[in-house]
Amino acid sequence: MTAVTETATVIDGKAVAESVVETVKSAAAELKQAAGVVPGIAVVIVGEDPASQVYVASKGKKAKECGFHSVQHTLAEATSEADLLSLVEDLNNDPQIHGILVQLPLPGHIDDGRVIQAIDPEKDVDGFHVINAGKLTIGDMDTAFVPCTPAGSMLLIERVRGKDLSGLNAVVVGRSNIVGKPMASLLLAANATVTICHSRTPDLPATCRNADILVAAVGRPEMVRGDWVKPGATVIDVGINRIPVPERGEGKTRLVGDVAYAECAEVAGAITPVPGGVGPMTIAMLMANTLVSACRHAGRTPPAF
Ligand SMILES: NC(=O)C1=CN([C@@H]2O[C@H](COP(=O)(O)OP(=O)(O)OC[C@H]3O[C@@H](n4cnc5c(N)ncnc54)[C@H](OP(=O)(O)O)[C@@H]3O)[C@@H](O)[C@H]2O)C=CC1
Ligand SMILES: Nc1nc(=O)c2c([nH]1)NC[C@@H]1CN(c3ccc(C(=O)N[C@@H](CCC(=O)O)C(=O)O)cc3)C=[N+]21
Repeated sequence: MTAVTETATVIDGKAVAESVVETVKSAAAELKQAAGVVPGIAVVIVGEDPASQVYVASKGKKAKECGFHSVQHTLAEATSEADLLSLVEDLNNDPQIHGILVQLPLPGHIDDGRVIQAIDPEKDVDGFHVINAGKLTIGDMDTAFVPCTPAGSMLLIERVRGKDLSGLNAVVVGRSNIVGKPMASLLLAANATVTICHSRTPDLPATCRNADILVAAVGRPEMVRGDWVKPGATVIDVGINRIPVPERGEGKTRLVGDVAYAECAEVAGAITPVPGGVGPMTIAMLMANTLVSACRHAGRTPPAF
């Protein structure tokens, strides 16, 4: 008898992200032609964290590809909170800017929360402002900005499971305001039965084994093991962890998710890889949110994603 190893469908986040970007590009061109409006995005980065610089650069590149007006503000690590708040205020008042993103984490002497709440909610394309978090929670998606990573993860889930998740158990590991909580709200809005896990959850493996849809957003390399996964489950790996690979040489690193990919792919029905899964979707949804913002400011109906 031969052992049969089932292997999950690999969800190609890069390809789905490209199709989102194509929609953004053509809608941006149309908006410019019909209303003379060019979507504008401002990305603010404080300090010199190399990983943050890579993300910020790829956001700028993608924005240009979409035909957006794109500006980057790079501030010194020692910038005061007051100076950052005053830049945010300027961007709030700049009619050419429809989306503002302040790259997180900020240096320790700056209060992340205060800066995020200073962004005009109508330009908060990250969806982190309490107004947008509140709108998502009460289900007012038409005027909210939904955080990019959960929004992108939902589009990937939709490709596998469709828009209506009635009858399915979804488990989200992680309860952050930027990923875990909004992810749970979106799954709930799509009629899944949702469980949110965190560092105090007593039996994480057993809870995960109930999941038809399992979302890992923990920040712990390869924490979710193969025997935590229900056969046939859809596994969405949000984690981005750079781990050292000493055998490849000093200082060499590799990107891994929060899911032990090879093991889980043998059990899951569908799984996102890292890289090439949720990461590219995050950037694509940032473009989508910026376009939506520009459409709203111009009084026009944005496309659906
Ligand atoms: N692909 C993308 O575009 C993005 C990827 N990320 C990545 O996603 C991951 C999560 O990010 P983020 O939400 O910001 O992280 P946070 O550190 O803010 O939150 C992590 C969550 O995981 C929980 N947690 C930590 N350890 C355990 C454990 N041992 N068992 C169960 N739960 C645990 C924490 O629980 P508690 O609340 O109890 O402390 C917390 O709720 C990171 O790897 C990050 O790099 C983030 C944003 C975008
Ligand atoms: N205000 C704010 N908004 C954010 O959305 C935000 C943030 N701050 N701080 C940091 C996290 C992280 N994040 C990622 C975006 C893209 C990839 C991405 O494109 N990843 C590629 C690989 C990139 C690589 O090779 O390093 C992939 O997974 O295929 C990853 C992570 C956005 N974040």
